[in-house]
Amino acid sequence: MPFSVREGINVFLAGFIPTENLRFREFELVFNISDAVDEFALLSKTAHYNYDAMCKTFEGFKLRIEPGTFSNSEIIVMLGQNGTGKTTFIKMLAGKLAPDEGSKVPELSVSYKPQVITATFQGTVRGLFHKKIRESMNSPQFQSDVMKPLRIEEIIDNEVKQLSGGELQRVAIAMTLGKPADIYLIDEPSAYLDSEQRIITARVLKRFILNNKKTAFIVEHDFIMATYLADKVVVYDGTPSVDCVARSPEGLLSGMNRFLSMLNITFRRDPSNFRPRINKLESVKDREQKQTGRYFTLDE
Ligand SMILES: Nc1ncnc2c1ncn2[C@@H]1O[C@H](COP(=O)(O)OP(=O)(O)OP(=O)(O)O)[C@@H](O)[C@H]1O
Repeated sequence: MPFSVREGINVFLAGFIPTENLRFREFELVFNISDAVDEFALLSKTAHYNYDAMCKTFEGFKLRIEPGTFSNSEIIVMLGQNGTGKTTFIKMLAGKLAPDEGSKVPELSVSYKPQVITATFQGTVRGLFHKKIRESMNSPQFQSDVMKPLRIEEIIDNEVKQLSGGELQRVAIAMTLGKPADIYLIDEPSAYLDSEQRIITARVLKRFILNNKKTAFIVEHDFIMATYLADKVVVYDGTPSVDCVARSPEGLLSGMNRFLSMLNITFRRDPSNFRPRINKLESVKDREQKQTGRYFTLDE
């Protein structure tokens, strides 16, 4: 039977329909942020990197990047509206786009998953992995941390060219993580994935980066996934498609507050599963939170 929107979403996340006493998933999907953070990883930020201010000018569009620092065991999420230059910045870090003269991209060993994935490989997923990430395929840790949760086994003998959008995305993510690098640049990992796969993928990315003491820059439009993943955020502001600035990486709370205040949106957390929920514009909570500058909260 239909539920109200709030109830329906919570029932879906709980994996259990109380009115029918029916469980349809063995585990609950929760958004408890602290759950994801491995305390040991927090103690092991040993590598520190920085980049200088950079600029990129296209005909009709200018992106200015403020200088920034980041370290290992850290995920930096790019937050900005369409056309603010998130992909442009990622491509510059990946060495695929040169900055304007006078600015310099740091030399980093990177593995890059583009936003748009094209399947050109002739053969099966197994063949592709064998060719590109053979060593990771032989690692039990990689198998249990990445391949198993992404359910690659189910599609390993399928032709790459015939994969669905979501299957191709899972293969691309596994391939990107399977390539040894210090910095992982991942453009829109949640595109084409259903909500359950998104949560699983977010967990895979978080665990991989923390356990292997790597760094990731991730472009993500799914707000729940972005808040789950981010240790830091880079906020983009300015006029989309014309003139934008990528701010220096900052903490999740202050970055989310800055981003949401630009959009005039406040969030609260659902008490049953910590799901971030948008407050109705001008509601009591919305007005209260705006008055105190709390557009986003980590409280659980
Ligand atoms: N090669 C290019 N030549 C000219 N303009 C470009 C080029 N690549 C990107 N742009 C322009 O730069 C701007 C920023 O594009 P970019 O793809 O970085 O945005 P984005 O923030 O990743 O957007 P989205 O959220 O829609 O993916 C856009 O206005 C785009 O048209």
